[in-house]
Amino acid sequence: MTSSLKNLGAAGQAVWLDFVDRKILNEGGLRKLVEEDGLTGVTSNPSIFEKAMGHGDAYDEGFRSYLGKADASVTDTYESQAIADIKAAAADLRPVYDRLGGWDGYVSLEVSPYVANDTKETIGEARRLWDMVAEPNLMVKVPGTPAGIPAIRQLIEDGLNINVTLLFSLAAYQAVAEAYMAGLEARVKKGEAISRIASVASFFVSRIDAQIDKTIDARVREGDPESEALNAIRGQVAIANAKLAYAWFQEMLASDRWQALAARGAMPQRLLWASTGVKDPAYPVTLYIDSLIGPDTVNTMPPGTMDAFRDHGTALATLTDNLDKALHVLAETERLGLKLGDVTTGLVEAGVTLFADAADVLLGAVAGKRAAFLGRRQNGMEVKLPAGLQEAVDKRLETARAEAWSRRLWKGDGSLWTGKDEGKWLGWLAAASGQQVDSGTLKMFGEEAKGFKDAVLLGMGGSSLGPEVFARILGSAEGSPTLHVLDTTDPGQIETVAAAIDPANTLFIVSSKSGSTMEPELLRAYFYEAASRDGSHFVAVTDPGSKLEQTAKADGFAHIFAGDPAIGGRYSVLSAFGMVPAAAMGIDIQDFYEKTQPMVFACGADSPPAANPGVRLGVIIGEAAINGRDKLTILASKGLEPFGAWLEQLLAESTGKKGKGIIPVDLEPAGPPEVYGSDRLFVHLHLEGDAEDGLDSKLAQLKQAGHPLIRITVASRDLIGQEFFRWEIATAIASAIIGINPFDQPDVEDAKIATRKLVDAYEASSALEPEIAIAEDADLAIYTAGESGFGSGDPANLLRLHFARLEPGHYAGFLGFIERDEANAAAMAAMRVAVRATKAVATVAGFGPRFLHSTGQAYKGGPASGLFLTITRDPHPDLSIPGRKASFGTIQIAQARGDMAVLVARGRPVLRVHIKKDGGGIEALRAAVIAATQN
Ligand SMILES: O=P(O)(O)OC[C@H]1O[C@](O)(CO)[C@@H](O)[C@@H]1O
Repeated sequence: MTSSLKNLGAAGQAVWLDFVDRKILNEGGLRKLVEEDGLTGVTSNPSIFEKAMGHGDAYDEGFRSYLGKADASVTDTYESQAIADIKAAAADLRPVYDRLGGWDGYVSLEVSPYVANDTKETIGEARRLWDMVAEPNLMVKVPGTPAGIPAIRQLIEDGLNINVTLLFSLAAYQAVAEAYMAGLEARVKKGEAISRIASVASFFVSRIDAQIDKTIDARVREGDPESEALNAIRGQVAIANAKLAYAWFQEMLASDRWQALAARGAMPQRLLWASTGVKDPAYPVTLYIDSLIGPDTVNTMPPGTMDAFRDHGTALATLTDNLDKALHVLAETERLGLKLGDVTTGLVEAGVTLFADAADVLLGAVAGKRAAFLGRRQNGMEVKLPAGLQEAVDKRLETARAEAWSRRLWKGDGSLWTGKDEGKWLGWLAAASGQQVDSGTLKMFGEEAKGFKDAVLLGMGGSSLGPEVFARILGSAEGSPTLHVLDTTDPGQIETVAAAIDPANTLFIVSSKSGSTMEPELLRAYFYEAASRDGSHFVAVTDPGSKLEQTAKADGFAHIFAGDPAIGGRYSVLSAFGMVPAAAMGIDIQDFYEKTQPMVFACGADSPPAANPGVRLGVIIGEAAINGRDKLTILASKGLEPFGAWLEQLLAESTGKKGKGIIPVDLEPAGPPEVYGSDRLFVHLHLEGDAEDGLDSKLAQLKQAGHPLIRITVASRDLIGQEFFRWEIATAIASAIIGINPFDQPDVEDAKIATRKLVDAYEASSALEPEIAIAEDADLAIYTAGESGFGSGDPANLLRLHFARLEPGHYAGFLGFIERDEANAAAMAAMRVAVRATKAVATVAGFGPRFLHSTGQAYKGGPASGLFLTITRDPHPDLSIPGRKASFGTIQIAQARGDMAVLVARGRPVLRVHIKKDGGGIEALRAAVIAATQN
């Protein structure tokens, strides 16, 4: 007996399958349908691929072998398998295509639903898929949205086969038919063939009834006086709508315009009935097949509908029957106020959203598979959050998905933040794949650098913290110079580096984006003299047109490497600002970028928020911050410890403004759960192979006590680039949640102005403005700016009163304008532990002036919960600066005073403790602070 499905073919209707997956292809199911049921086509869409790839393990082997060769984006990973399926289906249908001379035998692949409202992108996507599949019996599926129509016209002109999807209304269908004809006519005009261009217009059926029936049922339930009339058209509107579309199709075929094209061999754009599975179980399964049978049409059926029709369908030509009835149904629809026009418009929008939702689920699942198959090539992240925070994070992730945050971030959509100029500051996205530098040039530079024993980088903040991570986490290659980083005005620290190098055998890298930052400028002047004014030992990294560029040219620097003005300093590590010093250290830049790419891909525009390691992290830290957990506490294993200083700047300077933001807590020794308040979010950075050092058991206790904990694992040091990028994305996303612009630093400038005033006064008068200590003993003198509110007293008492102001949720900051060396760092850590132990607040520490260009922004502009102790001392020995009266030591003191003045002006409690030259030094201060916190 002939299959009922085959009988449809005899009635002029092509049977297509609205489904594809690897199983049906591998097991010959599709070939069987072709042979036994006369199947002549296949359609796919994002939901179909989601069902195929998003669940189970049928594609695992494909993913594994694809990713085994090289890393790839989430989309490329998905497409590697989808294209393989489409090609396989095209091969199964090729005999049909050949037999029917191109009339049928097509497989449809849909363009990304994300571009459905963008004509240009739709055209680009369609061409890309067409080229990738490279089979003559491919149909590219393009949504018939208002933006899709011009794309369809263009693509037909280009000679692609197009399946226009998501058509619900006669008007939209007519516009599509018009676009098809116009596309063919454009080809004719150019003398190009039109006889092998195929197109179908996919008219959606069941979704219309589902929508209209819902309204009918609601009105009937409410006792609408027209209930009878409403019920009479229930389940009939979609078919009536389709029948009228077909009637118009027939008229169109008879038109002179079409006949002229037909005479040149054009194939009609067949109407394809899609969405033919019934949604209301009360209807016969084959309702939308039985009623829509007629010549020059296609019905694409889900497998269940196809089985049912094979089983008991009757292939009777019904499409042109009862046209009067169809007109009546539509007239009634209008009379009863069911607003078919609004329904169909809404269905197009909902259709795009539904496919985008399906694509999100699909790409999310592929991203998960991709990460699993990359294994240790991509840094890991585990998260344990308390229930309330977890709920907030999940909710936000869903919003971020629905609002397309991943894609909007990469597109530079400023409305993700404050709608200002944020979109202009995203050069770091491209820089992460090496697009800002020329790795060949850097390789040559790395070779040149081998001629030096040491390299000294002179920079601040974004220009120094990244290079320091390279120096301390990766270290120099054999034969390449050792990199020293100087981001200070501290004479002791400068002297330490100066003593460790021989200027004649040293490469100096002067690095400043703006090219006008004071510290690198002073350091350049100092070392230029020390290097006997030999510019050939110097290179500059700076943005084009800066003052530093001019100086570098005038002084004959060996190289000037340009930055990208679309990248802010703290996001610049994967651009020239990180890569030039890295190259000098002998790091293979090409290889470094390759090792960074897995994270760049994982954080891509096509990686939905929940599966996107950067966006997800950003959502967690952003949600934590707005829910009171704004002290992001970094606990790193030894090998990753130097990363924290870079991360501090990124987080604090990006988010800490307008009274909001995240306060990063770095290098605070880990403690037992009870010393931490409920304002913490812990981030554990773990380098595989690092000694455990008791950290793991402390972390386990924190987890046990219900503290939120994010654990990031890095398999090897050379994967550190991934963390730069992950955190840049995370910071940008957290900023969107906090509601600030992550790319400005409005409060940094004030401290600079205050410092400049003091220094200028010094240059004029050879003295800093005098100040009077409010308390003093043999070791320490205490100063304030403005009114301290304490009166005077002895230092011990003032320190006690100062710290007594700390309350839960506050943080205490130790701002040391002293040499950044081990002894001072240890003393600061001890003071932090003492304050934390007794006050249960978070503690931060920074060395000045370095922190001024980093966390200083958040201390001034961020949450008003900081209390500070500024630490200064008489510099001895001091260092003079060529061409200036003020020495480095004087400038450093001026910076401390300027910073304190601004902090005080912002209402932050600050005391400045000056360590006296002949007293007990930092140890005396340490003892005084510990004592002050005890009582
Ligand atoms: O690279 P530059 O322009 O010298 O800036 C250094 C640092 O100073 C700051 O502008 C703050 O003063 C940071 O944002 C920046 O990273």
